[in-house]
Amino acid sequence: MVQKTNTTTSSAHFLPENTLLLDAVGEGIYGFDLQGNAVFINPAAQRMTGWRNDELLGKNIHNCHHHSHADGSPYPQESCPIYQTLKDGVAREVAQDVFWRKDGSSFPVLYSSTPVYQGSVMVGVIAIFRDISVQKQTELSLRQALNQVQALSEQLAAENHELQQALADKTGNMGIKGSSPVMAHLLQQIHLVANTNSTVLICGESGTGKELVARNLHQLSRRKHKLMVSVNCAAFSPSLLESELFGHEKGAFTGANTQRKGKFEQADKGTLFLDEVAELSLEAQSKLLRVIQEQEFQRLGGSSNIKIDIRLIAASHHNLLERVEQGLFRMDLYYRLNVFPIHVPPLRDRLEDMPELVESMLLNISKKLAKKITCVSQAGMAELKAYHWPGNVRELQNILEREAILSQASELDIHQLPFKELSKIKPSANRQTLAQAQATHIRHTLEQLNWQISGEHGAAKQLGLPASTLRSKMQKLGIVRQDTTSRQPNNDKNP
Ligand SMILES: Nc1ncnc2c1ncn2[C@@H]1O[C@H](COP(=O)(O)OP(=O)(O)OP(=O)(O)O)[C@@H](O)[C@H]1O
Repeated sequence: MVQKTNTTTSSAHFLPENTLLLDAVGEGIYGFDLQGNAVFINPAAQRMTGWRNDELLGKNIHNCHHHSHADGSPYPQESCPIYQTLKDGVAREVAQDVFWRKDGSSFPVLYSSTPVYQGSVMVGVIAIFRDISVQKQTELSLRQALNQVQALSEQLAAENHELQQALADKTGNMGIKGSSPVMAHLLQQIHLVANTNSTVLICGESGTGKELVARNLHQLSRRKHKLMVSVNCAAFSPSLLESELFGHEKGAFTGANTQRKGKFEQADKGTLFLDEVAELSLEAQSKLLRVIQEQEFQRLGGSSNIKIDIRLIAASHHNLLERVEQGLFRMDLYYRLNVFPIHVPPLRDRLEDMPELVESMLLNISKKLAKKITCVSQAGMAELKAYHWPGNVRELQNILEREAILSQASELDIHQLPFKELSKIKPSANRQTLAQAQATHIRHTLEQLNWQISGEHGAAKQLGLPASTLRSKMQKLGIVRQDTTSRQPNNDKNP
């Protein structure tokens, strides 16, 4: 905005005769003539910069108060907004800049440069500036506080989960029940490996207690005072999972409004539990492998390496070796995870644990429902022992709770076992589907890599298989390249 004034003084002919007002204001004021020499400096400006009037008046002062940017890089006069106003008569306001004091220190300023006119003739420029150190400091503290609040809220959320689990422990929910030989062996393995840093791979059908085993491993380890952070790999799409595991920097992708720590960072010094690890995409598997090997990673959109110290526990209800053979899981990752394998047996293989499990569960269920249910009838127990338990211990819990809700007596009868029919389905019923899935996946990978099998960019490497295994798999699954007749045979292409 252009300001016009008709007044002059002896030193600065465009300033008002009475400069008392300018002397009294809290903002610093510089007046410049058309040559860019300082013709007026008020006391506030002298206080802020430490330069005295007699040192600056009549001189070009850019090199005194405006010689460098905040980062120390040179600030040529031609790009200075005040001097640009002198040239083009356009008023400017600048919010991100610094002025330099005589003692070599600097302070953040908010300033404006305004041309001054006498009639229609421009006669100089007035620069008005304010030291905004306090504002900047407040802004910085606020931003730091916000970051802290965010980090704390993430930590609290994770700790809340841990506390809930610990509470469940106290009420007996989380203790491993069962004294059958297979369970005794399982407990022995847990005690053997818990206090090491070795990676543990827990396999077993759904609902057998894999997460419970993982919690016990953590609780019995030296890391028990730190977090055990769980990630269900099946619950996220591949791209979301990466951000979940590795975190992201602000602006890494649309919607990433703040920096966020991933599960790896949250689990630092503690335990990271990767549940349903077989569900990781091949890409995520490669990244995970790299983190396990290097014990460091980068947040999405970040460039600095973050070092971590975690104990890794992975779990899957799939036979991971079978997944490797199907080309769905990287063999090298499998060996990295399978340092100490623990197999959690299905409930039907340890039916002798049934009374102990039932007793402990009824205790919890009674508390939860505020009922007094002490045991299961003899006939009920016989029913429970005769059932196939496709859903394992989780299913037992659910059935007991449902029966307890329906029961009025202290002794529980078992009236209906759901999924009884399902239990007769042989686990091999889906084999054909798996083979198809395997074939589709291998074909897709080959097509993506132009049917190159071996070498750095070959499908075998991507699938985590030796090239010879991939070739025999392709033969077994009848995977052939459709357009081979029109091409020259290539040893490294489809045989
Ligand atoms: N031996 C056991 N003693 C007492 N409770 C058990 C036992 N095994 C499992 N449970 C209980 O059964 C439920 C299911 O266990 P958990 O979630 O650990 O199974 P999971 O194998 O991880 O299941 P999924 O593969 O579906 O994730 C939990 O409430 C757990 O506390």
